[in-house]
Amino acid sequence: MDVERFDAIVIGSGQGGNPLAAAMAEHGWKTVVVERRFVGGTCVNVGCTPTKTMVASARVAYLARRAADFGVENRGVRVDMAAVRARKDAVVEKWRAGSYKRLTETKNLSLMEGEAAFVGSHEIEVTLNAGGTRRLTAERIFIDTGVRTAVPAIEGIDSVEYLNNETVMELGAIPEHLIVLGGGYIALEFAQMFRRFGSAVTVVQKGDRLAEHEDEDVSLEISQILREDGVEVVVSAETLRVERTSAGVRLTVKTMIGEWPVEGSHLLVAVGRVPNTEALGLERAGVEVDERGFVKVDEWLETTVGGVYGIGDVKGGPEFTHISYDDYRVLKANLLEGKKRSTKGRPVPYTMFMDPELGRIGMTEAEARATGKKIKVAKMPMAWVARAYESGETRGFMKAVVDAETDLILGAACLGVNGGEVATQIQIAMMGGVTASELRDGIWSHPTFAEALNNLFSKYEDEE
Ligand SMILES: Cc1cc2nc3c(=O)[nH]c(=O)nc-3n(C[C@H](O)[C@H](O)[C@H](O)COP(=O)(O)OP(=O)(O)OC[C@H]3O[C@@H](n4cnc5c(N)ncnc54)[C@H](O)[C@@H]3O)c2cc1C
Ligand SMILES: NC(=O)c1ccc[n+]([C@@H]2O[C@H](COP(=O)([O-])OP(=O)(O)OC[C@H]3O[C@@H](n4cnc5c(N)ncnc54)[C@H](O)[C@@H]3O)[C@@H](O)[C@H]2O)c1
Repeated sequence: MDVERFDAIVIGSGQGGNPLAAAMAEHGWKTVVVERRFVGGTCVNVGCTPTKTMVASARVAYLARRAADFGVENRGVRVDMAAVRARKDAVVEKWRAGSYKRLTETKNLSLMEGEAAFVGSHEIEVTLNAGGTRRLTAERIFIDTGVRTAVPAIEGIDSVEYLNNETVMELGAIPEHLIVLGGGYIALEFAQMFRRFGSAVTVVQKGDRLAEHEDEDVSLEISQILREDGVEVVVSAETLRVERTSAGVRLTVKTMIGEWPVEGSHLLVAVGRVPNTEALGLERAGVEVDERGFVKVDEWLETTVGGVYGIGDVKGGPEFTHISYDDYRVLKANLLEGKKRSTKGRPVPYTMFMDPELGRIGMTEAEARATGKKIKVAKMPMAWVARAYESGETRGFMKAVVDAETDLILGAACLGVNGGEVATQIQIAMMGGVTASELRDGIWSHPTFAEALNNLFSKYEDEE
């Protein structure tokens, strides 16, 4: 079979791979992106873009139901799931078309639609979606194949038609009672969204609290908010069995009080993600994976094979679009600009888009305490934020951890309306070495949510 030669091959049209491919092509390298499904990858097609579009619909339903709180008359709210989906599809299509245009219209760049597998360290075979195969070789190959829903080994799980992050967004009607297995980002964003669309929702979380990587006070506030919204939250729940019933699905869960059934019409599985590495034939290339199948890379993103790199979620670690995008910047700097940029020590901000959202940067209080540093903790309820009060949205709190010796901010959690934006402002202060006292004394326009930073840093938890 003829082997076609490229300067660079990108496998998977993910969040880092697409801009990297374009940059390499613009640099004059003959580059190909191989994608087996949708260009734009998870984020654009079945992740960030569609979920945040649907979260926006859910928030409108929530506010519409609260119309009277604002002195506005509203004679009933009905969610039209078909219209919600159509809106979501239109937004996704717009982003996907943008990715497609860039991949197909950039000079030196081509898109090959099919599934790639290694046949040697620098050679791959593509099984084309349209039929047939092609062999490609390049000095540099980038693996950007992402992750997918992990299915837990629970008795009977395959006997029901469980939903995942993709299929739950394609439902034709609002589920009567959605059971959500898991207590992380995907579980919580969808749980609240479907509750607002009108479903009864039960979250069944194995860990002893929701969002278990956060500080305990953050987890408890999240549970409180979801419960207020009418979501049933069950924690420390081991699911022993899943069965099909005439009404849908039954889980047998074991908690402190014993074994009991949780019944619903639909089941969403959101218990973490597994890497898309099986189809890649990595063993034929000599690319090593860890015990969970994630591609092993060094701090410059190179795998165990020289010239073969891992980008984004497939290499494990924080699974966020902005991290995959930063992987692109690291590779661009090192391969095209003669620099030596590492992934070590980079900040990992993130926002969980339940409502109100949780914006996070840097260390949690627990992580900061574990360093042994002398720290101060600033915490303030959203009810003290003038703008939040005026907007009638006072749920949540802001919290920051400060180095008691240097006054530098080590981390923050902003669980409140616009929490992601306020956490980003704190991140910018951290990047610039701006101290907590400088934020306290800064002049911020009134009444913005960010103005709360004056008050947040005015008083610490252990101060009189
Ligand atoms: C429901 C949901 C909501 C999310 N929300 C957010 C959010 O709000 N903010 C955020 O930062 N992150 C969010 N994420 C995470 C974010 O989507 C991912 O971190 C991001 O998409 C990772 O990009 P990536 O570069 O790893 O590749 P991906 O975007 O995962 O793309 C990988 C691509 O590789 C293709 N592929 C796989 N194997 C092969 C093969 N053998 N041959 C050819 N092609 C292949 C796949 O079809 C896919 O298109 C969310 C994820 C989910 C599931
Ligand atoms: N807003 C965002 O940035 C965003 C949104 C969605 C997803 N993501 C990314 O996608 C990743 C995956 O999200 P996720 O929610 O699937 O995973 P996750 O790792 O965030 O959470 C998984 C949860 O499932 C629980 N769990 C594990 N096994 C279980 C079982 N058998 N029964 C019940 N619960 C169980 C865990 O205790 C944990 O709370 C996230 O880590 C994040 O990086 C980001």
